[in-house]
Amino acid sequence: LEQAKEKYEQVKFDMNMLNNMTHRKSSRQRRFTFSPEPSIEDIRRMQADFTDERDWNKFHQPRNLLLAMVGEVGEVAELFQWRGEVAEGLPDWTESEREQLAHELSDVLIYLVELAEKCRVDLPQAVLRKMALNRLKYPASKVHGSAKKYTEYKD
Ligand SMILES: Nc1ccn([C@H]2C[C@H](O)[C@@H](COP(=O)(O)OP(=O)(O)OP(=O)(O)O)O2)c(=O)n1
Repeated sequence: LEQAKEKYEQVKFDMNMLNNMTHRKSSRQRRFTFSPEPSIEDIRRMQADFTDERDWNKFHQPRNLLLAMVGEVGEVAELFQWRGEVAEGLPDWTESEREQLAHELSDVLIYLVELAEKCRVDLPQAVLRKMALNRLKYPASKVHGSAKKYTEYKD
């Protein structure tokens, strides 16, 4: 069953890659979007399987996951350190630097998702609720083009 699951994830991944390669336009031609898969729940489950298979749940308490996540955030910061401002799309970065960034951002996400799971936060739904609150706090009509914090608006 484990092998079948792994195979299934691999095939899904390969099909996605193939799809991307077939339909990819140059980044200048289209707006950037993510692939629809894997979902956050897919990521939660894959990391839960990874942790179970290694008997690592005993190390993955919320505080340890938080520290691990912050460590990975530090690794992301290292990639940007001393470069000055970096333009959208990272035009001056090499392929290998981009791949490194993809790895480190993924580490952050993986730990974030597992942290949310172990804290029993349903992350996809929590994000919807939080974004609804953000829209209420920062009505587009009121804050358009301004980056002031909500406490600085005096109506
Ligand atoms: N106890 C652990 C160790 C690792 N991982 C997984 C989640 C992360 O995605 C990745 C982190 O691995 P490392 O701790 O080896 O960190 P890096 O991959 O960043 O390696 P390095 O620190 O050498 O850059 O592996 C995990 O879930 N639990």
